[in-house]
Amino acid sequence: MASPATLNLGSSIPVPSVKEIASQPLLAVPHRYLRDADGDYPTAGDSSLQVPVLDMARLLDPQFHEFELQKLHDACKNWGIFQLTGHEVCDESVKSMHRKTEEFFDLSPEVKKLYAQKSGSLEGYGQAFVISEDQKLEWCDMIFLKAIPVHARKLEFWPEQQPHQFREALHAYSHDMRKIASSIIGFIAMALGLDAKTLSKAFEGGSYDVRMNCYPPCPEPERVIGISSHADISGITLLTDCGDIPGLQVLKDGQWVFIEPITNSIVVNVGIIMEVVSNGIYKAPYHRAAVNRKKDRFSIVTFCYPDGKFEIKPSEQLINSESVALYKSLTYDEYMQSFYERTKLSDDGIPFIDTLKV
Ligand SMILES: O=C(O)CCC(=O)C(=O)O
Ligand SMILES: [Fe+2]
Repeated sequence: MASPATLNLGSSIPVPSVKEIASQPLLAVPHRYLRDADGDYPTAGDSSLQVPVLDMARLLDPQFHEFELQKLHDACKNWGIFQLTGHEVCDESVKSMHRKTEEFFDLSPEVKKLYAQKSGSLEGYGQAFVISEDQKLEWCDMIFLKAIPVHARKLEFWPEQQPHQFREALHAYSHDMRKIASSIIGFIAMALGLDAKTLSKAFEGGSYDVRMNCYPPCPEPERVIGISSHADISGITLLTDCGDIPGLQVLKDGQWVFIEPITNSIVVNVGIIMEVVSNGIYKAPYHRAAVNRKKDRFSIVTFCYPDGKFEIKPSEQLINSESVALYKSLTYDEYMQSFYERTKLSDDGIPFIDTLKV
């Protein structure tokens, strides 16, 4: 069977760069971006709700550990997303990756196209999952790169001379994200009553895919969407905002809530793999990105996966006579294949998580 690194994970039809569209004087937003008809456009969020904030330093401190772990459990159960402060990731490595991301999207269209997605691969510069010429488009340019394991890298898609030292920055950044992911996964395991070491190890040896997003300003932000509502298929996802412009929204009890960027924090969200492992106790939340009228917003999203031997199934420790397994057991490859097979088809309206139910 193909290793996770060599699986063909879908492809995307090339579409115009949103940054190029937005750089011209725009009288109206092109039709393919307007969301008025399908309702997937950013209505005002509920400002009274606030995404939980967790402090890594307190999770590590014996004095506060129990309290913070309970907070983590509640956050994963009730929200599926939280902001993480007090982590030990080097501020300089994150800032450097933020600079390189902005510099990349600021390059000329000709240079960026050197790294454009190719047929049969999702990696590279472009947009994800455009499968038909009349599909609605997202107000977002992105570059998607597999960063860890190192042997899975397709360097042809990695910007080389410009931005200067982009590759070094992404190498350091992805390793920092791996460190945080395996540590936070250990705490998530503890909060669920599972073996922290086993899960941490699975993520230490796992895959890390990085997606850098650029959301250019839009003259009619309320009629477009940066990224449509979705749940991530990862184990967990780590997002850093390159500035202080809000854009990420999460669906909480039927309301879209903005996540206000906190300097030096990392947004952590539960992915579908951990929803399955937790047997549905934790939820992979629906989220999306709104865009704004004034400024480019940039985000860096790291999708964290366990190693290829990890079985994607409800943890046996959570199954007993009162709590039956809600999801099937799949190998890592079967799980990835079943997701990417679905992206090639037109949307049947069935959430991916529902296809995994027993
Ligand atoms: O940029 C954001 O705020 C959201 C990005 C996201 O959800 C994704 O890339 O999966
Ligand atoms: Fe996402």
